[in-house]
Amino acid sequence: MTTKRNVYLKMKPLEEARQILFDHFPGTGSMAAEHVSPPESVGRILAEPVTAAVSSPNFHAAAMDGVAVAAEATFGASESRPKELAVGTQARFLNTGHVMPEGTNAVIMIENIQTVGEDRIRIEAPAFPWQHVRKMGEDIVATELLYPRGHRVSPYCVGALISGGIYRVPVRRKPRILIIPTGSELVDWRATAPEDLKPGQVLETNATVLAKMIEACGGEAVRHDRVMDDLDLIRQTVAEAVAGDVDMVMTIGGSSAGSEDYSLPVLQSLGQMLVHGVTIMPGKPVILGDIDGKPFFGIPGYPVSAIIALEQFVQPLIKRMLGVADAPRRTVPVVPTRKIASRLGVEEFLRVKLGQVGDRIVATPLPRGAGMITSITEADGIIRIPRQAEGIKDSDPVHAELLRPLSAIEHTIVIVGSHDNTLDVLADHLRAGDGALTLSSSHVGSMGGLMAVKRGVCHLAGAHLLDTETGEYNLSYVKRYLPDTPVRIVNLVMRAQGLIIPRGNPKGIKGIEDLGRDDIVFMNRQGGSGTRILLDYRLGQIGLSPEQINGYTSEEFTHMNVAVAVLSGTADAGLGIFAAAKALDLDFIPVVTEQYDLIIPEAHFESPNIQVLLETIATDGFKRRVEALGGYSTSKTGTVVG
Ligand SMILES: Nc1nc2c(c(=O)[nH]1)N[C@H]1C(S)=C(S)[C@@H](COP(=O)(O)OP(=O)(O)OC[C@H]3O[C@@H](n4cnc5c(N)ncnc54)[C@H](O)[C@@H]3O)O[C@H]1N2
Ligand code: MOO
Repeated sequence: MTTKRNVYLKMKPLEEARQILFDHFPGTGSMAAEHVSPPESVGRILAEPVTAAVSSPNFHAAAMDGVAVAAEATFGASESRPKELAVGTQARFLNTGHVMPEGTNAVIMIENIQTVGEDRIRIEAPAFPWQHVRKMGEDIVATELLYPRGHRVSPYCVGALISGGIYRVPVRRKPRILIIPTGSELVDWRATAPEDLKPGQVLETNATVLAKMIEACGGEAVRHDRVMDDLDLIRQTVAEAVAGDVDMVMTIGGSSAGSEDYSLPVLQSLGQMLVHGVTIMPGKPVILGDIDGKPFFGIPGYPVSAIIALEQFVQPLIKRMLGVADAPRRTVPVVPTRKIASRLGVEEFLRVKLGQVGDRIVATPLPRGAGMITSITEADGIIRIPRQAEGIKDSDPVHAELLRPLSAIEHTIVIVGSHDNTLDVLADHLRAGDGALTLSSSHVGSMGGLMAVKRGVCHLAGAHLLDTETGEYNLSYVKRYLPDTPVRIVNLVMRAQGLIIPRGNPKGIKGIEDLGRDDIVFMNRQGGSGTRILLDYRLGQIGLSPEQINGYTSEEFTHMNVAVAVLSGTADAGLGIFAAAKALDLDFIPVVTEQYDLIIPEAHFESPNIQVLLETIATDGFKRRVEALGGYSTSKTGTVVG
């Protein structure tokens, strides 16, 4: 086994790396034609122009129910001088879609005729030639071009193809791509129950995600079983794959510099390396190569890195082989909710949540870890921070590529501030409601929420800021920090805050006083969070100083993350809400009941989306689900408290 580590010798900027790939494999529209039935052709790309074999309609057809006439025979008819026509010779009854009888060229609708006895009709207006007639070839004329080469067949197109007599549709063969997930830690979800997952094992996800993305852009994906981290095994698998009937081969994982990263040595022993390392993040260690004339990709293992590498290199190459344009995503100008630093020399694909607040679209950055699939599943857009920049300022005008349609973003309510589990219940109710609204919540603590209101980058904030002098919540903070922003304060819930501790309370913690014990490690919340203020208040009351608490300086940003720290053993206790303890089956020692409110700027209060939100929290259904979480009271929910 080799332990030699790879280094990225010459990292390439994205555009250069793409150009190297496309120049090396120029096969634009290179996939041969195959013939499939019209329904099977949906989503496929036409390999040749398609011309109609027959006309549609292929006869003159009545477009209405009524009588067919020769228009000339009706001229002169009027209300004052109606005309009578003989049924069978001058007027023939027929229905919509029937063949127009010989010698007729117009249809008079049934409601516009009167019958006179058995065999005559009366009309009070003339018909003009070809009135209510669908002429032969009106829709499609035999020999006319239905669709040019390179056209993607839509479900609608099937109608035109069949009507035009095209029963065998020439489409480009789909490029076949073999996906080989590598990594001894990977396990197949189909063979592993979630509860049997052992530490160190990772559920294989990338091959399935990438296969679906390949299918979505017109390729065919074949998913290989995962291959262990073994150079010879991976080399043999790739060599066999390349010799088989696939058009491209990709490995996932093992693309970077680890001692068991074998994608590069495999490529070097079997073919030619074109690029190793691209100055993008995520996706940096991507490998592009050629084995026996077939494209080879070493896709990085982190889920978001894998997705970005696929979108930037594999999908565009597939589209080229199919002869379709790689249309860029639509972009919109956005205002970042905060400044974001990034590394000079690397183009970052920053995933963001978007929401229309007033006349601007605001962009809230999501976590940046390439290992977090939720950082892209939660995203509405991507801001590409250029290589030459060290980040973006909150005032910088930037553009975001849209991952969701703008209409969905207009139906998004942006809430910033303290985290509370009832926001998940609210999000679910809002989405299921008639307005199908999305609740986009960013957890930056209560003070962060007030600041977001002040800067006009959210529709509302969630806060539970205790005034340690009056015992009141939020009111005094709003007065002090939002003197120029009129707001309304609406209660969302009353909730229990307390110590989240391991199940069974192994260290026998009784209350806040015990946080000063030497054998107890605490997990704190970030400064500015309501929970932190509450903790500091209680510590002051009992005369315990922060220095006496192990872990006072370790911070998490949500109640759930504090609970995770306790569950994982990182901490023995953390202050948080009951719902977070219950969700992870931990124990809980109540400390205080506090008020969690929504701070809503007047400017948004009357907006339809906020009104729907307020109606939603007032429903019994919402309140019942919140109470069921435990640790909550909805006695004041929906009440305007300030
Ligand atoms: N010393 C350095 N270490 C790393 C560098 C570097 O420059 N120097 N680059 C980092 C970057 S950036 C990335 S991205 C990752 C990707 O590296 P690999 O392609 O070698 O990926 P692995 O180490 O095999 O896996 C990373 C991670 O992803 C999980 N994984 C892998 N395959 C799958 C799959 N099919 N489904 C789900 N999850 C998968 C794997 O278990 C690991 O947790 O390297 C950094 N390191
Ligand atoms: O490509 Mo890595 O994704 O920069 O984390």
